[in-house]
Amino acid sequence: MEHKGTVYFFTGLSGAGKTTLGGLFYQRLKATKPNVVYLDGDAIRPIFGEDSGYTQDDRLRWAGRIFRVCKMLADQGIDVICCSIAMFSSVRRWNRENISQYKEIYIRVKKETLLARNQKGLYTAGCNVVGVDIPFDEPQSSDLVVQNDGEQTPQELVEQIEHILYPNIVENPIDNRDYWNRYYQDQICTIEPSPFARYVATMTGAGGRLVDLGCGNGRDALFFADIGLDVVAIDLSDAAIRMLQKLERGNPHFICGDFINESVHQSKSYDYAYSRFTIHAINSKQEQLLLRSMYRALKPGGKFFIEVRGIHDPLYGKGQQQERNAFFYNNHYRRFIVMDELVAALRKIGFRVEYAQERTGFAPYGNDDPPVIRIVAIRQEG
Ligand SMILES: Nc1ncnc2c1ncn2[C@@H]1O[C@H](COP(=O)(O)OS(=O)(=O)O)[C@@H](OP(=O)(O)O)[C@H]1O
Ligand SMILES: Nc1ncnc2c1ncn2[C@@H]1O[C@H](COP(=O)(O)OP(=O)(O)O)[C@@H](O)[C@H]1O
Repeated sequence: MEHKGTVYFFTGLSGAGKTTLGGLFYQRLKATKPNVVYLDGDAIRPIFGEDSGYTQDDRLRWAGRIFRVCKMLADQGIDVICCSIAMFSSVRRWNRENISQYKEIYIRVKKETLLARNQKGLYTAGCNVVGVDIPFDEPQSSDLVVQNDGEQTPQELVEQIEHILYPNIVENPIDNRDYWNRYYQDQICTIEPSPFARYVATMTGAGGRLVDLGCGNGRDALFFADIGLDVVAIDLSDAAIRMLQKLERGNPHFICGDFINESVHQSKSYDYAYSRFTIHAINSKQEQLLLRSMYRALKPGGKFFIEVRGIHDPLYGKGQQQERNAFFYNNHYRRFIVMDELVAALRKIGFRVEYAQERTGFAPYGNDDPPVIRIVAIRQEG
């Protein structure tokens, strides 16, 4: 089925903060995907001509028009942020019934706040003002209600909105064990190492201890062992690890377990950590835990090598959305990474980022050559 976009409707009275919060939400979403459109009542009305006024009937007619545009865009896979008063229950009902992915965010404010803001003078000198001489149906079943009297900054509120819209981000760690067990049960050792492993080998030399985070069929772990590194290779798939253990090689040391689990790694025990295509298989909370755990497990000066799918990957947006930038597609979870955000997260934890690039040519596979992210980060002293 064709992927449909989501319509995010920021509703609230004039001065509630629709433009402020909706605009910031848009900027953050736009930084992660190209196909996002922002429609603000203020800005879009003049574009459609001056025939829509502000009486109750005018507003109803106008809302019917603008939400049909939203639906049309969403049906073409485009996410739409629409900031408009449109405080009619009939409009909200139409939206729910006709827009398949619809999120309604009600920006609520106290009357005193509106009067204090009153930046357009509507509440003192206006006529046909919703909430003054035009009654409104206050939303009763929005996906979320944001109280915006200025106690919290727009940035804080937008981060809360993102977390509420995408609850899996914190609550449910991703467990792909079944998927990978099925994936690995028939096909194990591809002999060839990945291009990323060969690239990493130019920076390790022989000697030193490397942890392979999510070793899968073991192709890269075996390669690293063959070039003289002492390798610990961890994967959640017992099917894969059982097969690899049958090779009866002392090196790599294959472990079936969750590489996020801090207790699997001893403090300051690795010279290198290697994560190829595994950070996009975990959610953002798990990513945080992993980065912290690698900071702890690497020796000062140790290198963290990461290759991961980014938001410019053509698979982005396919399937059912789970959380920000994450989708279930073909029974498989992928969270596409924003390179600048991962770089910032590494820096915050105490890594120096020596190299970060997102481009094609890093991980060609058959006829596919998606842009992917490569990062080399150095664990700083401390
Ligand atoms: N009575 C009156 N007179 C003149 N201008 C007015 C009036 N009411 C609203 N506005 C302006 O219109 C903006 C709201 O337009 P919307 O399309 O979002 O409103 S509605 O859905 O039709 O109710 C609104 O923008 P916001 O303040 O951002 O809500 C105002 O700029
Ligand atoms: N959380 C906030 N903190 C401080 N000021 C805010 C906040 N949210 C909105 N404002 C201010 O309130 C005013 C109205 O916000 P705006 O986004 O234009 O509302 P709307 O689009 O709903 O009419 C603006 O001057 C804006 O800067």
